[in-house]
Amino acid sequence: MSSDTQSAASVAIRVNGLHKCFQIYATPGQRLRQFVLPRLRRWLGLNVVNYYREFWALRDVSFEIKKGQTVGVIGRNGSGKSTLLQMICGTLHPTQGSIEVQGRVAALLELGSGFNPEFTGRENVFFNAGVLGQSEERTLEKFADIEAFADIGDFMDQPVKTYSSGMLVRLAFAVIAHVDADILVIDEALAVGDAFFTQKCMRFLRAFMQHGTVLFVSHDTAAVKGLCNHAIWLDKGQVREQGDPKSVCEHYLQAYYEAQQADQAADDTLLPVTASQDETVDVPNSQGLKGAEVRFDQRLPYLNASNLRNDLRLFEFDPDAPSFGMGGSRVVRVDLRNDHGQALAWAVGGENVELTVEAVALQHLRSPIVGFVVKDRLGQTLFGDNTFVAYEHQPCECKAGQTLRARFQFQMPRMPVGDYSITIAIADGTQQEHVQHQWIFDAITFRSESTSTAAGLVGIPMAHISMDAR
Ligand SMILES: Nc1ncnc2c1ncn2[C@@H]1O[C@H](COP(=O)(O)OP(=O)(O)OP(=O)(O)O)[C@@H](O)[C@H]1O
Repeated sequence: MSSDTQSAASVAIRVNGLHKCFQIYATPGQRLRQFVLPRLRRWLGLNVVNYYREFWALRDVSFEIKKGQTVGVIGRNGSGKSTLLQMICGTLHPTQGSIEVQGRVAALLELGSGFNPEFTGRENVFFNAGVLGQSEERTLEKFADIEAFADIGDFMDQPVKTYSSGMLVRLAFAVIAHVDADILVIDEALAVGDAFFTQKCMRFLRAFMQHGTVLFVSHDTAAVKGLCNHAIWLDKGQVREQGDPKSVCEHYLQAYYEAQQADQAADDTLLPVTASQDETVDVPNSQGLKGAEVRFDQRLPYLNASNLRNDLRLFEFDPDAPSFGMGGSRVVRVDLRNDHGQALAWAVGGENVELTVEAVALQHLRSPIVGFVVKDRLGQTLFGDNTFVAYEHQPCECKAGQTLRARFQFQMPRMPVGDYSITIAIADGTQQEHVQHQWIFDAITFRSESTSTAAGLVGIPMAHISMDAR
C-alpha cells in the first residue's frame, strides 16, 4: 500500500474549502417573491433580481480528522459550529466545497431530530437506528441494552411527544451508543442529564474513544482540553486555529477576554484608570527574586515515615509564562509556603500550604481580585479560588506602584502522579464584570512524584479514618 493510500485510509473526515451561505428573507412575502419572480423574469428574458440577503455562515473551512481522534469544535455563539457538524452529518448541504466521511456517523445535534413525535420510544428506537443504517435484527439484539441505557421505565411505550427534554436526550444517547457507529458527533450542550446519566455517557464516550472517532461541539474549554486530542476553533465561520487542544483553548480564552475587555472599555463606568505620568512604576525584576530565599523541603519532618507519602516537586514561578491582559498590574512572584512562611521546593499532599501571589500595580486598582486555578496535564481544572467574596464589601484598593499580595491557605489535596500547573489571574472589578489585567497560564508548575491516591482527579485529605468489628 502506498503511503498516500495509507494516509487516505486513516482519515475519518476530510473537509475541503467548505462554504455555507444561507438566504435571509426580510419577510415571508420576499420568500414567495423569490420563488416565483426570478423564474418568471428568466422566462421573459429579463434580468434576474433576488429577494434575499446572503449570509455566509462558513467560509473556506478545511481540515482533516484521523480515525480514532477526539476533536473538539469551539467558538462563540453563531460562529458556525452547528452548521459545520450538520453538514458532516449530511443534514445540510454545502454551498461550495466538499466533505468526505468514512464510516457510519451517529449524531446528537438537535433535540428530538431523528424521532417521530407520534411514535413510542420503542418504535423510535427502531426508526432512528434504521435511519442511522442499522438493521432491525441488530437493533432487536441490542434492545435490552438500549432500554437499560435510557432507563426511562414505562415511558418507553409512550409517544415521545410526552417526553421531557431529559428523557429525549436519554433515548437519543441510548440509540447512538448502540448503532455500531464509527464516528460520533455530539453537541455537548445536549448531552446533559442528572449526574448518574452524565457519568454513564462519559463512561460510554471514553470507551468509544478507544477505537472510534468523536467530534464534539463545546463551550467548555476544560472539557475540550480534558477529552480531546485535537481542537478546531471557529470564528465568524472561519477556522481561526486548530491543533493541540491546550494551546487552541488558551488562545480562544485569551481572545474571548480581549473582546470582553474591548466591550467593557467602551463603558465609562468600567474604564480602567490609567497611571498618570507621575505615577510611573518600576517593576522589580522578578528574575532577581529567584533563589533569594532558601527553599525549605517540607518532606524533611516526614522522611522515613511512609513510602506512600505524596511528594510534590514544585518548580519556580516562570515570569515569562504565556500571559495576556490589559497590563494594569504585573505578577512578580508566586510560590507555595509552609506554616512558617518558608517558600517550598517540595510539598506534601495532605499538608497545609499557602499560595502567595505578589503583583505590582501599574495603575490604580479599585477592587482588585486575585485568583488561581490548579489544572492537570490535560488542562482539566481541579480546584481554585479567588479573593472576590472575601473582599467584596471592603475592596483592598491598591494604588499604582503598590504591591498587591494575596495569600490562599489550604490543605494540599493528594495528587495522582503527573504534572500540574497553576494559572494566576489579577483583575479589577467584580466577579461578573471586571478588567482582566494579567492572566498567566502555567505561572508555576509542579509534579507529583509518588502518591497514595488510588482513584479520582485529586485525593481529599482525610481527617480521620476508622473501622471496627464487634
Ligand atoms: N437556517 C438558517 N438560516 C439562516 N441563518 C442561519 C441558519 N442556520 C444558522 N444560521 C446562522 O449561521 C450562523 C452560524 O450558526 P450556527 O448555529 O452554526 O452557530 P454555532 O456556532 O453553532 O452557535 P451556538 O454556539 O449559538 O449554537 C449564525 O449567525 C446563525 O444565525
